[in-house]
Amino acid sequence: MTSVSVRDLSLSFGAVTVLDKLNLDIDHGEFLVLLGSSGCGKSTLLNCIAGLLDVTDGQIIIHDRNVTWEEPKDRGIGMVFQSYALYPQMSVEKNLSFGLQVARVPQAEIDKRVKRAAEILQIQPLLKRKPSELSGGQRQRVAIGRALVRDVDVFLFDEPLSNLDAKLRSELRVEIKRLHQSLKNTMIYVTHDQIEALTLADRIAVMKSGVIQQLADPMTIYNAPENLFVAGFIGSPSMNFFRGEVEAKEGRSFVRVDGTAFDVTAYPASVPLKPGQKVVLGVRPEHVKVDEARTDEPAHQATVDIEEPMGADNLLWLTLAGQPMSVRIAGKRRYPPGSSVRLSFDMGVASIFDAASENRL
Ligand SMILES: Nc1ncnc2c1ncn2[C@@H]1O[C@H](COP(=O)(O)OP(=O)(O)OP(=O)(O)O)[C@@H](O)[C@H]1O
Repeated sequence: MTSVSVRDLSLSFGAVTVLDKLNLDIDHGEFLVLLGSSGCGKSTLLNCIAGLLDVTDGQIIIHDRNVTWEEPKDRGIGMVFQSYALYPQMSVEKNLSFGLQVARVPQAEIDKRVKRAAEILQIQPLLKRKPSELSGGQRQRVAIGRALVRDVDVFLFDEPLSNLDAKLRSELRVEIKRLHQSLKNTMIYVTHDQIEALTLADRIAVMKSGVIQQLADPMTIYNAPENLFVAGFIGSPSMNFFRGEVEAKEGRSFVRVDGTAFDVTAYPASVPLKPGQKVVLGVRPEHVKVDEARTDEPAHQATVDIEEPMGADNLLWLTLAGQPMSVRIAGKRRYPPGSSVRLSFDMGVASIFDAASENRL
């Protein structure tokens, strides 16, 4: 069942069109992440759904109700911002209950909801404190609590973890996931952080210049990016790209890059690769094997430029076919700079894009 439906949504600021006939359906109970770099329009889309921005054209439907021109408070949504937006002079308890008091919810019901939200978010000991007496993570918990007490079906999050340090960010990320698993309401979450997107989302909408580039579950986005932009945006370090030309020889297919021919016969292309076609071969760092190729397997000789041991993983930076690339191997396998290695590629899980259209083949 659809919870939120965005239909042909357009929004312009003066002469600048940020969203142009955008369509998006979000299922009931789904955790949808809007992911993209700064300025791609993800906050603008969220603010349109929230009712904080007037749309230029199109419709926002929430639970089968056209709310395009309704006030934010009447849309049945709760919103959590990056900046917390707490009332500094009020206690945590008052911050949680204030909106309900304004909406004339009976006091007994308010007490019940505040108690429940405080329990879920484990902020009971903080209820009497002022926001200035809280850490960033605690403030964001209160901000989430304020959305929670509204008892709404749809939560909107705008980069809620961006102001927190890395450790708190990962802790609160798990809590938001736990919250979604227990409440099962619809969540729409804006971020530019791919780890948040991959770990939290049921589906990710990757945006660029106001256009959704791919809408799919995290593993599909990671393993089968629809175009070069999505492939380069997701993954750290980035997917390795080799620009070259398709060649066919003795029943096998190759991508030739300068003097190097990559055997891509195992690549499961949706349409046959055409000899002479200009393509971009993409291989994730963990899909390259080091010194593991059988003697009959195609392999490439390279020299390690830089080694970045990261504990569980070891990241090697090398040069192949005249360009830098990264390879991720197990942390315990060490290759100091200058080491000579034999690289073999797992082409069954590679990506090949048409160089002109930049779409996946
Ligand atoms: N009030 C405004 N007037 C004019 N242009 C605006 C206004 N608000 C946003 N924009 C422009 O709209 C585009 C999308 O902005 P938006 O805030 O949605 O991006 P974003 O993807 O959320 O980026 P960020 O992560 O930096 O917040 C940007 O190019 C921005 O400059």
